Amino acid sequence: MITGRRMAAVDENAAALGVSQAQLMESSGNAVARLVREVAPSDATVVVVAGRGNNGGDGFVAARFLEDRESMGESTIEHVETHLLGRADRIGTDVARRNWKALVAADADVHEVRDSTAISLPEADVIVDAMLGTGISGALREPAATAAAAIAASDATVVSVDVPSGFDATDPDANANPIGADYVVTFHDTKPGLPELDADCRVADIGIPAAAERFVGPGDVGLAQPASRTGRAYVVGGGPYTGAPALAAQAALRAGMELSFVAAPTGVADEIQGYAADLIVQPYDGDRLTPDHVDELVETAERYDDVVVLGPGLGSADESLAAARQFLEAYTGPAVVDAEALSVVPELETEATLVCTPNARELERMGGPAVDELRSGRAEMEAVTDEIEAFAADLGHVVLVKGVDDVISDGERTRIARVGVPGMAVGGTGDLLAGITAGLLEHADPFEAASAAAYVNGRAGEVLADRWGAGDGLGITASDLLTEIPGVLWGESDD
Ligand SMILES: NC(=O)C1=CN([C@@H]2O[C@H](COP(=O)(O)OP(=O)(O)OC[C@H]3O[C@@H](n4cnc5c(N)ncnc54)[C@H](O)[C@@H]3O)[C@@H](O)[C@H]2O)[C@H](O)CC1
Ligand SMILES: [K+]
Repeated sequence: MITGRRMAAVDENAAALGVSQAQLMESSGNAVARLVREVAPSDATVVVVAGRGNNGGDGFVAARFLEDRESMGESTIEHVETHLLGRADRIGTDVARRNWKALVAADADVHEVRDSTAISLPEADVIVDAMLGTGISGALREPAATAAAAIAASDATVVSVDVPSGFDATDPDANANPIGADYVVTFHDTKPGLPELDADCRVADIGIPAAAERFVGPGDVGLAQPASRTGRAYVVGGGPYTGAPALAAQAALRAGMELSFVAAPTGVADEIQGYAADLIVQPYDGDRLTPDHVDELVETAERYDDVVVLGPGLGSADESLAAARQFLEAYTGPAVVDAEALSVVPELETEATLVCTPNARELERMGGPAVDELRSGRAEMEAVTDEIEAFAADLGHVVLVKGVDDVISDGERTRIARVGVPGMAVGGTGDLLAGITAGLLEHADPFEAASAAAYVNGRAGEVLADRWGAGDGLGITASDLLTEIPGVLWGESDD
């Protein structure tokens, strides 16, 4: 089962892996044509009703496969015609447009429907409904609404492409079958709500590699990408160390947050502020976090709906860890937990939504599996990711394990971020990751935020090493990566 929203992301990941939209569309259209041949009566007339998006593009490909195959001795299709709802010059995607042009060039029977009142369906035995797929937003608008009513009223066998037009594969309240589909050829995996329809639904494999789902890619970034500059990061860290909270707080700004606060002991507040004018440092008494500070910190975080980053540079003094525990027991909002603070998460009673970002050593200290070297392609990787998934399920929080490759799991879904350069093993990159995760957590689901953050962080290293001609990036530092974050986050995905 996959939602329409996630499907679009997987599609984009597939393209990044070298399997183009055009290749997928070819498979989709072919699968539709096969089903039409299977269900069409002898000497059938097939009418393809297509929209201006990629769902329509699948319809054009299907029409091409159904055209004129008598010579192959397999066809019972007498006639195929394609009706495009709208003007050809308004087709919305390049790949759909190319397939339209290919139909025109092949002298296929094609029509542009410019006025919804002009929609009339000729005598059709089979109607291919390629008006709208996963790209729908809201209720059906004209001319699709009139066309849907006409299709529903016809006696023809209706074959819907991907989903019945009008069905919303992301919104469970809108998964109706207004078009009266008899058959649905859905792609890659079934969509929520399809099995409940009174229609024969078939899943067609269109050649999307499993890696497009397993590995985080640009499509996942599109899902988690902030659409506006809002949110406050609240980094509770610093004391024995000062660079870590400053890096995390700056990374949150680079990931779209409007303001970034650091709550830190007075003794180090000026030093942290000195690293970056963009931060707002809020000092508390003493030289490290203690339980005395917790009430006020929680109150601030709750009052301003902050996204908390707990841990960077906090150190491992007993009273700081006790304070971290008390903080998480009282806090009810979203938080990224990193570094020493991770050790308090197991057996914690909390209403907070946590993303835990351990490295291998911290994971083991949390009671998690020994992961040795996280690197996709290693024989052990499958078993290790299963163990991480089981650990996340047990913990009840999202876990992002940092390694050569990162593994992200919420106990049910598990993905691998296979990005980054060896030079990123330098200190501070984990603090960046915590800050990016916080930035994305403001808007996105925690698992999706953590997955995308791991990818963005690693990609930032790749982009920088590449631009500098620095090979494996052995000389880059975490500070260098900060300015690469926006380009990766907003510049490399389709959305
Ligand atoms: N990986 C895959 O599953 C593949 C899917 N393919 C097909 O592509 C569609 C999704 O295509 P997309 O271009 O994103 O969107 P649609 O064609 O579904 O719709 C866009 C189109 O519709 C207009 N529109 C949006 N909402 C409405 C509305 N409420 N009423 C009327 N019109 C609306 C919008 O303006 C656009 O013009 C997927 O379903 C598959 O069929 C690929 O071909 C193969 C890979
Ligand atoms: K459709």
